[in-house]
Amino acid sequence: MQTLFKNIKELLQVRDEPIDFVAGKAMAHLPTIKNAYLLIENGVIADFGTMENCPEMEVDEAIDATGKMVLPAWCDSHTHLVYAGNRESELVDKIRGLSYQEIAEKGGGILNSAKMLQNTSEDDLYHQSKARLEEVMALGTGAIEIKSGYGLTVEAELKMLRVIKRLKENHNIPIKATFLGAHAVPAEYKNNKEGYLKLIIEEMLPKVAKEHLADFVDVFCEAGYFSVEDTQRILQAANPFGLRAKIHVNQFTSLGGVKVGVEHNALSVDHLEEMNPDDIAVLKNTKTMPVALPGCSFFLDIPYTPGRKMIDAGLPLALATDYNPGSSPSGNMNFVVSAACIKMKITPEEAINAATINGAYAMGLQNEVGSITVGKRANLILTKPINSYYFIPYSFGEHQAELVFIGGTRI
Ligand SMILES: N=CN[C@@H](CCC(=O)O)C(=O)O
Ligand SMILES: [Zn+2]
Repeated sequence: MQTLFKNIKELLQVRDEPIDFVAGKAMAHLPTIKNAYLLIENGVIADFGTMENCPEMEVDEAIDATGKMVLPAWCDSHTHLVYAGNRESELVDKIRGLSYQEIAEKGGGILNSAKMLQNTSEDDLYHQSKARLEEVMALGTGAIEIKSGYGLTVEAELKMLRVIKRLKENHNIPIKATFLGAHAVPAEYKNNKEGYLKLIIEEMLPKVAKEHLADFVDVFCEAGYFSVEDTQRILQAANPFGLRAKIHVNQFTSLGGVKVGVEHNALSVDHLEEMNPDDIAVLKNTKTMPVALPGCSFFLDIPYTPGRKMIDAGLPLALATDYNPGSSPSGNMNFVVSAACIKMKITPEEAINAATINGAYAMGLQNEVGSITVGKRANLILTKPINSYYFIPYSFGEHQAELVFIGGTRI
């Protein structure tokens, strides 16, 4: 099967050679080709270039992209989209001034989602999650990470991870699964966190690994949740199972979790709303990707990750949605890209790099997606007619995807 896009106004994020990620000043450069063609063969990018060099060939499908742009589909490296029900009742509490922590203390929060999920069948959970996944794919997401962490019992954590596995089996989009047993201490362990840590380390992790249900391990390293020491223990315990870390750190407090992540060669450290100079310094010249989640800052009305400062300090940055029922009930990467530009003061070029190639790296998928490179999956957005790619972040609350292609097939 061959598809040829012709007369593309601008083909974005063109990388002749595969790269891992872009950092610092390089983030300001978004390589593009104007008046371009792009050839897809059997779901993979086969060729691209300027229209002058467009091959004359018979193809199964030719798409005239006059006035439109093509870019890699968004790479959303941090979501919790497998969850049961919603928590819209917390919205009014939030509007009335209750903080995330206060809502959790009065019976809302992660433990509330865990209760709902424990009482939801695997099948029902699958169907709720499938609908969310398909919705974000239609908005342009072409690779995604999904966490467990609303189970908090051995069985319910496994249920979540099996749902993620089933989503993978039934969708052609790359999905990475992350085990987040250490998302909150369940009520039964309120006075026995040590007991819950043991459950995670001695029961959950070996079972998750035995069933090959996770690619990564995560911990919510935060005051009132899991300490830096707890995080260290869990990352160490996950290491022999080959589960690399992607951790929640510095959402409300800078506790030292960034350093622990870097010391454990975490693939990413995520949130980072509260960053002190040491947190920035420790990330320099490492293989750990900092991930900002502007949807969470918007929804909880908390500070935005200091993305501008981090890029100016030479760091890379990835953007993700954090799609979850408590702190970011939206999986819309288009909004995330806009919010990052407006609130974090990063440029459209930086934001698009952060939401494509750097997001791919934050899932270990940089060789498969995230750029227009021969051999990568044809997971693409064809925009509506637009004047410049600035229109993508500019038109916040909208999306510019006319068509989305996953593995070369329009969805
Ligand atoms: N902060 C921890 N976990 C999620 C929120 C979970 C929830 O509130 O349900 C997050 O990344 O923001
Ligand atoms: Zn999260």
